[in-house]
Amino acid sequence: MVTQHEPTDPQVDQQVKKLIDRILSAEDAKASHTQADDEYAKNAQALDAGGSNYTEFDGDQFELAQRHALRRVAGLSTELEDVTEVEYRQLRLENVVLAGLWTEGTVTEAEHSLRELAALANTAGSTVLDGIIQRRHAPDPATFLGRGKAEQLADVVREHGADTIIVDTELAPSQRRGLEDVCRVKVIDRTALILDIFAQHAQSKEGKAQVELAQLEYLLPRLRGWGESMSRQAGGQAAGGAGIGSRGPGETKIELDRRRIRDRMAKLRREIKGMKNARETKRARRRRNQVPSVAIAGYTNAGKSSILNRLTKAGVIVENALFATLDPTVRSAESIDGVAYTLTDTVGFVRQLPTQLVEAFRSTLEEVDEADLIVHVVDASHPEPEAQIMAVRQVFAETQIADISELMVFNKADAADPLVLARLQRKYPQALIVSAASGEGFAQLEAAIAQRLPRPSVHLDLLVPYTDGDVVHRLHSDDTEILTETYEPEGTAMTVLVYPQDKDNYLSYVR
Ligand SMILES: Nc1nc2c(ncn2[C@@H]2O[C@H](COP(=O)(O)OP(=O)(O)OP(=O)(O)O)[C@@H](O)[C@H]2O)c(=O)[nH]1
Ligand SMILES: [Mg+2]
Repeated sequence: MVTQHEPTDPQVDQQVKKLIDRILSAEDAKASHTQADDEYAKNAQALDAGGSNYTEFDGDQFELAQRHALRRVAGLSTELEDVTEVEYRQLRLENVVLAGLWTEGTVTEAEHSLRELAALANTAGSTVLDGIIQRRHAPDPATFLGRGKAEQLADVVREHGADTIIVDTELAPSQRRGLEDVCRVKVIDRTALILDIFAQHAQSKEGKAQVELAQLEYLLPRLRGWGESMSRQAGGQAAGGAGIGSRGPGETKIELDRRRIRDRMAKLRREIKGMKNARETKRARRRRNQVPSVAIAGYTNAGKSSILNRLTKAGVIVENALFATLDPTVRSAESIDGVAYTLTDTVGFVRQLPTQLVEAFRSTLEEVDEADLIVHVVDASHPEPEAQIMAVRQVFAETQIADISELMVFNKADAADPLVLARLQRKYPQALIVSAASGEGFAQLEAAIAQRLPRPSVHLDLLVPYTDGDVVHRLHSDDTEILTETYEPEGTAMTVLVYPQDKDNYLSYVR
């Protein structure tokens, strides 16, 4: 009883073929506007130029034969010499072929998903050689792609001499093994890829610890799998020997590694908790000082850091890469009417964020959580800005962030299609259109921020004796608005607006 998932409809097949052609066609990609697309096209072009030209030279044959062998994931062996190193980081993704399933939605959505995967792969430092999408109702439980398509994928991998397949989803350990068995190269899933990017980019101690924890969490249930592929490889030479005897020590080894990993995870958790407290204290200090805060949030690569830089002239890293920013950065800024506030740059959002990373992400969300205003940056030059808005809003909805006032900003107006801009403007009439590149729309953006910053709202009528000059001095700070100030025989008479939290400091001077 064989269940046939793959639709046999030749039209669908044709459509998929066309889609793949389109993804790989240089012409098409040249016309597209994102740089990631260009990158992808470049790789595809390189592929067209000679990806499958093998020479008669014998040496190549040997190399080819080697390539056909299943490569072990460097650093993923169960023999972790030192788990503190998280060798998983050293995963070298070089020449990769992408594979995705088109299970729902339109063909364009499936295509964009694969393009995003290509951009992620580029960010991780690999060269994308090819991409394959299969139309299928559900992933194959054994090999992710259907058996037939998996074999086709193996051919593609062989033709290009790719060393890695990246799959556009999170694979079950058994699926990864199944696909590796068919294709004979290492298979990475989207989760591992994103974890790798985070590991490469994390800067702060807390960020690094969180990513390491996430990697170990990902690794732990997969340890057995790696152990098995290793013994399977050893089986080539020691075929007969891989019996009862060789099994015991292997199992013990895995158990041992598991325990070491668990210990390491516990240690990391303790450390992170400590660092969290430190961050908490810092934030509490900011809160006490009553500086209004604005958080810049949005999909990865939307231009959040560029906007922060333009607003504050801070030199925050801007890169055409996904997840250039991994640690929330706080800068001080001043509104056009002189109210001091803090501006926080945050980690970009991405669809299907690996669950292991949600905790790491939470530190960013905490910063957003406490903000008085969220500037939600959207890349208007992206092919699907609405989908990105939805992905971000979904995260907002799942947290308390939903209640915070949100200022939607469409960035990259210089590069966006005017028709798309018009459509977005119609759908989001309150939103602003800006360009961090040209500065267009920034006057309006600064005005909108100033207008939405919380203001001191408690009206006080004070008489401060001349002996308490420091109080007058304090009232002249950024946190207070002074309406009138006159000098009377008993002291300075002031009518002021203060933040509610500051009121108690001045109650003894109220007349
Ligand atoms: N054409 C154009 N490009 C822009 C604009 N703003 C940003 N970019 C580019 O978009 C890319 C991403 O910018 P970043 O500011 O790093 O984006 P981000 O949202 O901070 O990205 P992550 O931190 O990676 O999530 C960079 O290549 C920028 O140069 C803009 O207004 N117009
Ligand atoms: Mg950034």
